[in-house]
Amino acid sequence: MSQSTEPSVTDRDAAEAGEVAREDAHVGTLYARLDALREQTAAQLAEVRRTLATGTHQNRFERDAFATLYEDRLSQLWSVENRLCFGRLDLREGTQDPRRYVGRLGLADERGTQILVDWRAPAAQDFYQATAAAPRDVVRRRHLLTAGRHVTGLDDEVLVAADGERTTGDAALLAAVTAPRTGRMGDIVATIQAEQDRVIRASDRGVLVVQGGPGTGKTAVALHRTAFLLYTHRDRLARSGVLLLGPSPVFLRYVEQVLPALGETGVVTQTLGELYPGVLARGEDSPEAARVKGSLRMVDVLDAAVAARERVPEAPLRFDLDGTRVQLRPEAIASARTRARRTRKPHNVARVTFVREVLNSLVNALARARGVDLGEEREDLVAELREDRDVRREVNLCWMPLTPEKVLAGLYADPARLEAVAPQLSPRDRAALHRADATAWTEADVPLLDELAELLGPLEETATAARAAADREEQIAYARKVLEDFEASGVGNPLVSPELLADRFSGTGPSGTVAERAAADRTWAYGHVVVDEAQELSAMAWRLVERRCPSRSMTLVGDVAQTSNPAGARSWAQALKPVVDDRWRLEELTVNYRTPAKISRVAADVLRSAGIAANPPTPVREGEHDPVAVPLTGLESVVEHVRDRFAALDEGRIAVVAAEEHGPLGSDAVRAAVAAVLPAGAVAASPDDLDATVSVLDVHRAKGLEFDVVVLLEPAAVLRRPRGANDLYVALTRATQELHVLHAEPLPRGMDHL
Ligand SMILES: Nc1ncnc2c1ncn2[C@@H]1O[C@H](COP(=O)(O)OP(=O)(O)OP(=O)(O)O)[C@@H](O)[C@H]1O
Repeated sequence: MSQSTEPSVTDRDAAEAGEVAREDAHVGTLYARLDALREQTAAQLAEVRRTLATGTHQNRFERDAFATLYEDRLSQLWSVENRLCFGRLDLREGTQDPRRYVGRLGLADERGTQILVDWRAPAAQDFYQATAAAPRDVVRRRHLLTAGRHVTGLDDEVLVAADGERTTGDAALLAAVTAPRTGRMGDIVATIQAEQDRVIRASDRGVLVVQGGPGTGKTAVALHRTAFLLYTHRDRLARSGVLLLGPSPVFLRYVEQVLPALGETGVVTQTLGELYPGVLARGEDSPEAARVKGSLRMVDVLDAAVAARERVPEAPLRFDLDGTRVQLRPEAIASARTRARRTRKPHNVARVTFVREVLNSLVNALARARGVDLGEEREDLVAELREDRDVRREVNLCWMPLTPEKVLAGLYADPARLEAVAPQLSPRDRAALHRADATAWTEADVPLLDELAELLGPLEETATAARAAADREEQIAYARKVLEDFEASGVGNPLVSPELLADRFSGTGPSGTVAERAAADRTWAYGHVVVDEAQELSAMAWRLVERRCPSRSMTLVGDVAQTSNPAGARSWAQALKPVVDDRWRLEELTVNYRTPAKISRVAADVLRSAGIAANPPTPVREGEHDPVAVPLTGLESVVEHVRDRFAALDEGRIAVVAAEEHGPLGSDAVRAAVAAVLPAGAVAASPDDLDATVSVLDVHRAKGLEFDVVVLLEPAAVLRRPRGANDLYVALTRATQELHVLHAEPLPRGMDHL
């Protein structure tokens, strides 16, 4: 009889308990080191603050600089409290540092020995990249499961199996993807998968497009890539800033905790509607209007709209200057306009040339009429002309200083004016642009306002602004020198830029951080731009994004099978052609971590039935619950169904997704009806509230979000929307556990077997 050499279950349990205890002790020392660093930094900060009040101007500046370093370091040390260390990497013997602990930041002990590797550092890369097929130098990858500061369990993947060891893994990933949702996105540092890691660590040069179906982690990857780039190119990006462009304010709130949890706070996160400082785009466009406004044809329309504001009158202009009559002929005005346009400067800047030329003509006429010597009297005559109200009015009527808002509102409010500058648009397209409240700005207006701002230029560049800019340059130069001195003495903090320091120095900080200044400045050039749901950007929006990032260092993540904007992308090649031609590279994410296979099969069938060519991603798990179809017999049946789901829910969140916001089965009506029967606070009062258990949303607002249970109302109505198949695909891929479809109409093709 052969004797089994396998260790018994009890032996294995005891061994694992011993390992957990050892890891717990080790993680304890990491936290102890973290605490010590916090104390040390807090003491240094207190000391600097104590001495800040005294000394010379320069002394105070230098100490203020130190305070900034310590404050930033301290907030970083506090941001990593949760799951400080989540993994261990065992490398082949003979490798340098064969045992590496991986966590949210790098730590060294008192002797300077590295005890924790930042997940973004090259030394941590194998933690994410090694696979059983290509183990690199990795023998074992260990995930530490933690609660508070304690290790509660282990998940080992043995990549090069020694005798008797099993090759397991995936438990940490499966635990993460099946966990109940909280309404806020969490980070995935502990379980980033190899294909995601490649994207996160890809070079920042040029345009990287990340195409991936629903749930493939595009948003997660976009956020982790942002943190990675800031870590790797800290010097450059701390100065120029990173812009993360998201599809809606609610989406930005959904993801807002991820970057701070990764120790990054200086990223500008905005929606397209916020990208034109001073305008808040709250209005909604019809699909028709969105399509017209997003089209490249608007470039010529706006150009013509500005040109039409540079007028030559048909008859001569006549002026009476203190009894002297002079006239200005249309030819003279036309010639002034030609000269002004030849400068190729924006309208408001070229106006200076126009006014000078017109005044030249008038001054000649005036000198002739009065019989005075131009050489001697010129200055007085020009001053007289400039002060004359009639002259000022007529010159303004020919070439008015303009704002983008004024020009665009003028086009929307006045069909005749629009027709004059946009003969290439069909009457139907022009009608779609008309609106009663011309300044109820929408998201699709923002790229147009921005385009006009380029065509018009600033209203006036004042001498004070120029002086302020010069002062600031001087302060920044000085701050840079101070930081260099610090670095030379080993106290450098890459989080602090000379600009930030200069702001603190001049008393404008913290409102003057790079992020805040960038967000307020329309002409800011970001060092890197990350766009999530990039498929939704129109051609006009792409022009705006390109202007914000002249270096074209961009990461664009999205899914062309989910496009709902009528002016959005059908393919990446078509969308990017006018922006960067074919100078972009593509990475694809292929695994769906959100939606179980039982549900994603339905979504894939819908897509296929609609003839949309796309490769739906492969679900990482089968799931437990088959999707169900239930008859819908009016609002009451919806309420009843949601009440049942709510009663059955242990943890997590429910979304009710309607085709539209308004109407008898729209999200507004359903929200009110459901809130009336569920306990107070259980139903989100608005689509923007992410914290309640039940959210009622129209399909447009559900984009990018996810919920444990999704109750989808009347899919046939979703399908009727413009790009309805894409919208239905989005709605069907929001659930992490259960999908319930309520319908009165026949189910769309692809769902009919439910
Ligand atoms: N490597 C991972 N480990 C754990 N969870 C992950 C991982 N990758 C993705 N997830 C989870 O999968 C879910 C979907 O991720 P995410 O929202 O980033 O997908 P997406 O591609 O942006 O989806 P969509 O296109 O539908 O908006 C999230 O809950 C995310 O945390």
